[in-house]
Parts: sequence; C-alpha cells; structure tokens
Amino acid sequence: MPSIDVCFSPELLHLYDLKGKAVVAVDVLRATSTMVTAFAEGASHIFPVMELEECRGFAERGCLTAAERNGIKAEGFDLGNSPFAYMNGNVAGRDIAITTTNGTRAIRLSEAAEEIVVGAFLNLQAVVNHLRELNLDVLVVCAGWKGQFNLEDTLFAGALVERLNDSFSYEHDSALAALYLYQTAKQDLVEFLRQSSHVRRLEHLEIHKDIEFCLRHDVYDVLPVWRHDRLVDLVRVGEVKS
Ligand SMILES: O=C(O)[C@H](CS(=O)(=O)O)OP(=O)(O)O
Ligand SMILES: [Mg+2]
Repeated sequence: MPSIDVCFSPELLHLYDLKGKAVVAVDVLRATSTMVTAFAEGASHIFPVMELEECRGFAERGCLTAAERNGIKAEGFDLGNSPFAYMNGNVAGRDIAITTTNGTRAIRLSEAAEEIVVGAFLNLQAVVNHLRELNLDVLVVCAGWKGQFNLEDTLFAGALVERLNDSFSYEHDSALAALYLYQTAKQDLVEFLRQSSHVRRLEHLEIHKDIEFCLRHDVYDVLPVWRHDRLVDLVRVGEVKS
C-alpha cells in the first residue's frame, strides 16, 4: 500500500527524499487555487517562478505576467494572486508566468519528485483520482507562510488524507494530525479560519470573497502537473478522462 505524508513547510523539504514520490503542492490561499482557476478558465500553460525579475522576463515570450508579494499585486505585472482576476476571458488561450510569496516556491522546491501535482480544494477530487491512478507514495507539500506552518494548507492535506484513507497508509503523524484538524474544521472552514494568520494578516485587503471561493470543494475538473519547465492541465491535454 502506498503511503501519504505531509510536509508542513517547504523549509522542511530537506527531511524528505522526493525521489519516486508524487508531490501535491498546495497553497490554498491563494496561489494554487488561482492556478487551478486559471486552467479552468482556459490558460494554456503556467510557469511558476520564484523571483520577480525572472517572472518579468516572460513578457518577452508573450506570456501574461502575474506577481504577488505579501498579498498585493506587484507593480508592473498584468495580474496578481486573486482567482477572480483570472476569470471573464482574461487568461483564455494564454501562457502565464507567476510568482507569489509562498506557493510558487513550494512547487519549484519539489522538482526532485517523480510527479508534482498542483492541489487546491477547488480541484480536490481530480487530485484524488490522479493519485489513486499513480499509486506512488505521496507527499503533500504545504506552502505555509514564509517557512512557517499554516492552517489552510494543512486543512487541504487533511481533506486529501480523508479521501484516500482506504488505500494509503500514514508514514508519520503529520498525515494523522492533518486529518484530525480537517475533521474538526470541515463543517465550516471559513469560520474555522477566522483567526488564522492569513485572514488576520490580509484583512485590510478585503479579500474575504477570495477566501470563501478558495475553500469551496470540487469546483473544477482540472489537474495541473509539472512537465519539464511548466504546469500543464492533464485533463485538457487528454491524459486524464474528465
Ligand atoms: O496572495 C496570497 O494570498 C498570499 C499572501 S501572503 O504571503 O500569505 O501574505 O500569498 P501566497 O503565495 O498565495 O501564499
Ligand atoms: Mg498561502
């Protein structure tokens, strides 16, 4: 039986051997929720990058550029980190280069894995189906916040553990802790997260609408995976039955 484990911060990745594993990179608020939304809205490819300058350079390649630092859209870029900015035809048929405070880092620091899947509550079931198919040991890599643990990514890990419960074993207590947390919170995730650091930190930015949206489950049948130097949606390219 394959195992599932949870890494609470990219800074802890040195504790894990990613070789032969499937990583699920998650930044519920908001980077991976936004990437999933972008694919659902017809984006072609997404280039997650770590630095602002590198991201800016993708404009020459015809990409839309997206950048966020500390919750705010960085100056001079086309898009920020709100899923709503990627709707209404804004990204259909376009390649996007994106850098965010935490989420893009979690993806890029996981490159040693056999497979990197981008997860969010919005595409939870698509991720579950893919992991069952892959049958590899799974490591959920929580983006956290600047190296620190956060609640929202751990809740996603718990939701994933709950849905895979019957066919994955737990290697460490982290998976069990995430599961217990999710089971405590799932009746009302918005309420549970009211005192969380993300909500308190970004309260002044009035992104409540984003938070509620990012906590919705199974909205999109989208499966972003890392291929060579970019994310592609496996559902769109026909490698997964929709
Ligand atoms: O844009 C977001 O919601 C966060 C902002 S912060 O770093 O948590 O302040 O960035 P993300 O990279 O999506 O975690
Ligand atoms: Mg985040």
